[in-house]
Amino acid sequence: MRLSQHPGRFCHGAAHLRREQISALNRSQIRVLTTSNILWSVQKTPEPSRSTQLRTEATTLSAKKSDASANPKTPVRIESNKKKGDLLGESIVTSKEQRKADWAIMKEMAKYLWPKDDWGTKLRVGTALTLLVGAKVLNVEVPFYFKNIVDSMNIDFAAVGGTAWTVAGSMLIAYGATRIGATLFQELRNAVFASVAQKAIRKVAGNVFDHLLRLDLSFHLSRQTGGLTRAIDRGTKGISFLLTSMVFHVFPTALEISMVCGILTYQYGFQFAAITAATMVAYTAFTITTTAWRTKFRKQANAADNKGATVAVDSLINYEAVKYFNNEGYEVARYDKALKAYEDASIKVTTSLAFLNSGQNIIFSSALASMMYLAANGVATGQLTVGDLVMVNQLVFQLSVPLNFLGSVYRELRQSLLDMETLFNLQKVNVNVKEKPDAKILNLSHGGEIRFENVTFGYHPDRPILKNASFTIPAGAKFAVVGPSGCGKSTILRLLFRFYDVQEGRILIDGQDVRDVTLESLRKSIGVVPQDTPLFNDTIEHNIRYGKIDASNEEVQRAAERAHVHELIQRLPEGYKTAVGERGMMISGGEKQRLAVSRLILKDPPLLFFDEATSALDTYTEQALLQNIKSIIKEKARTSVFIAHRLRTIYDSDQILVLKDGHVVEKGTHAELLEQKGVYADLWHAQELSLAQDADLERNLEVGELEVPTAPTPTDANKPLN
Ligand SMILES: Nc1ncnc2c1ncn2[C@@H]1O[C@H](COP(=O)(O)OP(=O)(O)OP(=O)(O)O)[C@@H](O)[C@H]1O
Ligand SMILES: N[C@@H](CCC(=O)N[C@@H](CS)C(=O)NCC(=O)O)C(=O)O
Repeated sequence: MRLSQHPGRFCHGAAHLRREQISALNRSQIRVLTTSNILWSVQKTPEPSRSTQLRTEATTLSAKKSDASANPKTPVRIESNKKKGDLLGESIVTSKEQRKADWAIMKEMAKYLWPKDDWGTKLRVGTALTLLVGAKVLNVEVPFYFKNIVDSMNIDFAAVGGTAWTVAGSMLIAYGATRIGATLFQELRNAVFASVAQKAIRKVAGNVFDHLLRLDLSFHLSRQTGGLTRAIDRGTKGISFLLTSMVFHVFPTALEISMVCGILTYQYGFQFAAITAATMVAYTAFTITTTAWRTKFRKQANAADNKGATVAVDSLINYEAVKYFNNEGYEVARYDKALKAYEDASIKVTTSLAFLNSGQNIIFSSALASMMYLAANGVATGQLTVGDLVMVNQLVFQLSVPLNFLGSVYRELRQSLLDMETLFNLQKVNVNVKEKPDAKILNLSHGGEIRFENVTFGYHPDRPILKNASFTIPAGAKFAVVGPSGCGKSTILRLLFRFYDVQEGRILIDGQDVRDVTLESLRKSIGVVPQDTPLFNDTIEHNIRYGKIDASNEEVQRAAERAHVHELIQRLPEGYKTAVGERGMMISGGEKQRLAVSRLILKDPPLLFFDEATSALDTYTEQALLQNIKSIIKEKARTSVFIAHRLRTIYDSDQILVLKDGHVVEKGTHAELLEQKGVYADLWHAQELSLAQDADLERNLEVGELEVPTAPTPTDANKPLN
């Protein structure tokens, strides 16, 4: 009765599936997606940024894992499973271990249901439990009134006279009032409990999110963000399901069964209760084993559904490729293969459901019939009335409603526990870069001298990036780091910012080891304009203000002016309120870099890092912005480090460091380095030469001296590609 009115409470599989399919197809933004009704609206994702590419490269394992997790019924286990050697998220854990993990989660949840000093929550839980018991007590009373009504009707109205009202009026009222009371109690319980469940969800999700933000960069680079948010999403839904199914289904049903057994024993003797108890045991055992067996068919159906969706979306995204190679038939066959797998699995789902329902019904109806037989015998021998027969029937029959969903509840509960385990495991991931308990606030009394002493570091132990590197960046100096791509220039910044800790040696700022100071004070002191500017999907104003959350509008505008972006912003139709799009996709690379500089100006930190901060700008804007940056640096005598490929942007630095293969190979001023005729001098001459050639080329094109390459001859075009 109750559950059939709210089947959605336990039957959210379909919604689950759709969400997972969409996440599984992260490459494209799919607006609407189902396999059976194909309503696609696919939008190609623009080129991934450098950091996204890095992320993707570094996550082969986790990508596989999240593909597997695209199947909503497949567990995604973050750390622990890797150790157990599962690549696809299916863990190889014994049932004993699993039970232990499940208990651990239940215990963790109990903390949220009965929080130590939160009397408000305790009161709510207490009230909900009282209402739960009250609703069930009322519910089992209904058959009593029914019995009394039937018994009082068992008179010869023609002989005795009277109406139904005079004979059973009060019982009829009591019957109706009890039913209404049971429903009211039940709904009140739902209302009272809602805030407990929602509070728990908010707390857990908040804690996990906070923890995620504290985790190391290395953790984030090796996980797919989509996978993480999905883990939070599914985990919190799991909490909601676990709490509500426990409070709304498992406990009340268990309570009702015990009450029914008690009443039957008390009223009619042990036999009735024994049959009820034995039936419940058989029914539960049958349901759990059958559900465990048939869950694999649902998994297969979900996997096939995902596969079908992936194939279809891939074909539609690559529509042009399909046409170029006339492969429509091939694509349809691929899609049909997935549909066939879905069809097979779905048939198994339905037939096994029929088996489950039949079995449950046979067990239940046999028990009900046996009890009816006992009661009818009682009536025949005069020990029981017809009302008793009706009461036994109704008492037991009422149990069939919640029991009919036992399998589904069991299946969803298992899934919720797995999802929650993933969520709670996220909270257990350790932070590698930790703050010492006695960490002090970074003191920049010497103007911000940065010293790397014999630093050795590699992202992987077997591939060192910096090898015994030593150098000093004097306080207030304009310092540049140059070197071939991948030699570890940006790594210097990441180590200083303590995204990673060095493996050997130490890094000092004004004589203090970065590992001895608080992370907050360290990171507050360093300002970065990174290679790839991370922008939020919000307005330009919000993105600039991110450098100083409480900055006034004037401050934001002044920062934009100094970063040479104010005029440009003003020309936009919505000015500072213009949205930048996801990852800043709606503005150009150069604009992004200038927003990053504005942000840095607002943050106004003592140590500045520019990691190819102007690489996306044209020469004129770059020069203008660099002039401005230089004046800011000079004004406050800031220590500043420029990482650059274009040597023309840094040749006037106080000191230039040349890195190669993880070693410091040269250092000095531009003039000194040119004199040394080493790596820097080679690089400088090469760049100058290339600039000169470019200038020549432009000039020649202008005067029309160069031949424009001609189109290939037909013979060339007919040559085979290999
Ligand atoms: N998180 C990471 N995990 C593993 N390897 C990494 C990671 N980040 C960078 N690397 C590798 O470390 C090396 C140095 O990287 P870094 O970003 O410091 O180079 P760079 O000198 O700044 O290069 P570029 O001039 O191209 O920006 C590169 O080979 C890079 O592939
Ligand atoms: N009696 C069964 C089925 C109950 C039922 O109908 N469940 C709904 C979901 S709440 C359903 O659609 N089940 C489909 C299925 O289990 O495949 C059980 O105990 O699980």
